[in-house]
Amino acid sequence: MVLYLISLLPILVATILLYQRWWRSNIPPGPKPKFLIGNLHQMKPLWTHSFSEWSETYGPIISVWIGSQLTVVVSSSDLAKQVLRDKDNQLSNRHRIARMTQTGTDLVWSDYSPHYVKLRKLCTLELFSLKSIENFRSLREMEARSMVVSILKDLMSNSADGQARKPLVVRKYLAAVVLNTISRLMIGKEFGSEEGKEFKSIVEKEHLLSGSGTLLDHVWWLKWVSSWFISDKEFLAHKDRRTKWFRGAIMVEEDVAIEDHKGFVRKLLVLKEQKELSEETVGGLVWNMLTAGADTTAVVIEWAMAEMIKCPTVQEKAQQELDSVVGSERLMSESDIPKLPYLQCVVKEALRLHPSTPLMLPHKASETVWVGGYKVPKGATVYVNVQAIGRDPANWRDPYEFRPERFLQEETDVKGRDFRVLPFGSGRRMCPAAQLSMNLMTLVMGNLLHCFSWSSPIPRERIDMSENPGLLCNMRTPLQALALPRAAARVIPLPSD
Ligand code: HEM
Repeated sequence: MVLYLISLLPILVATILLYQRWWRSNIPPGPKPKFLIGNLHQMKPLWTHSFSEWSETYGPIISVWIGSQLTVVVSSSDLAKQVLRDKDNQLSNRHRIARMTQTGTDLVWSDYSPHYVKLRKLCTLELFSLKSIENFRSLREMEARSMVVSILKDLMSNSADGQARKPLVVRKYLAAVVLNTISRLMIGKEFGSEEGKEFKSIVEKEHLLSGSGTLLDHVWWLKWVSSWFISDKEFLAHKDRRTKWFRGAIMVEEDVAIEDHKGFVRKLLVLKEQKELSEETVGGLVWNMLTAGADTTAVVIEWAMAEMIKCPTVQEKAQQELDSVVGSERLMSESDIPKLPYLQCVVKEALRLHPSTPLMLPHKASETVWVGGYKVPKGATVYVNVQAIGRDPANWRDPYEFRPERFLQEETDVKGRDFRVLPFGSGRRMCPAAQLSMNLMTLVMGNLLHCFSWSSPIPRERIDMSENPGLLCNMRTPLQALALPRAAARVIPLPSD
């Protein structure tokens, strides 16, 4: 028997080798991988930069081996169309990168499945429909006003006459306005300061837990090493902490939550039985919205503000438009947006040049498909390099210039229909909150520009425009700016305290 099995061994090995050969044949070209580590040793901290450089050599569809994982990256609008529209049936699963996302019972990290479709429908109907967006309009306007008040307060405490003396860290106000808006949307209230602090600390820890294992998580034969650094016990403790925060900040006691909270969570709790949603799923959805929504939106506004400080003519043009449409007797509201075409172009231009997630989120092939004449085998990870597409000279003249005017000349959709600019992705996994975040970004940016003139405390050309590595494309150095109140800011009575 043993001899029989041993004699079968070469056949087995040969079959595996042939299968591997077949699996790797016709895959897109790319840099030569090394045994076991793939191309990891050649990757720059900013993966998008490595991908763009390799695309120049090998073409707009490349294979990169991240450890043992085949990753296909596309960097042209034609190929993005194939991935996100023509073949999205087979390319809509998620490659789950971090240990925190492994169960995939939430919306962001779930594979495309009946469970996913149920969650997506629920979110679209209850949270992101035009009717829901309109229902929550006054809430966003209240938060934008609070942001202006908070900037004025800080200016007052910086100097006796409320004029710009000390630079402000712009990110602080953006993070607050966006998180407060989304938490009100989700749980019907802003987080208390302790809840907010705990939330931020949990998110930071989560980045650490998922980020510190990045390399190790990609190399299967090294995965066990990552448990030296981050034990399963530590992961479980973190999960418990998240659940505890979730229960304390959001669920309180279920009955109280159902009675008092007017946000999405209340609806989820009401629908929990009917839709067969586990507590893990409800928690996952809330977590998805808070984490997928807050930073992504704030990041784009911070880049836009940096670009406008570097390019004061754009800032002045937007301010002139705001003054002539809104005047200086009231703050800008969302109903002004259709009459502010230039401001809308500023938002689009920021999304083109600085999409918050330059590689979107990783997709995964549920079957073997052909893209651009190459094979994308089942199980391969697929990234669409939307940053490279938004900066592609084949699509855009002077792509690195921040020039909102380019969008005045032709009506361009940035919500998934025009494949030259895909900040929210496209197709079935596209960001469900694209319209909501467009409204929020335009409102916040409009109020910042209407109420203040922004300048740099250092020479403009020295503003650090480099990017932080990671899934989310933050400014590496948080933007610091001087804010000078404009006439519109007088609408708000200056705080006495
Ligand atoms: C400027 C703001 C935003 C940008 C640029 C953005 C961009 C994206 C992108 C590129 C994806 C992945 C698409 C794909 O993998 O094909 C995504 C997914 C997602 N976004 Fe956004 N997003 C923004 C704001 C928001 C907000 C405000 C929320 C929620 C309140 C949100 C919730 C989500 C969710 C739940 C997903 C997962 C969808 C799925 O997997 O089906 N996003 N977003």
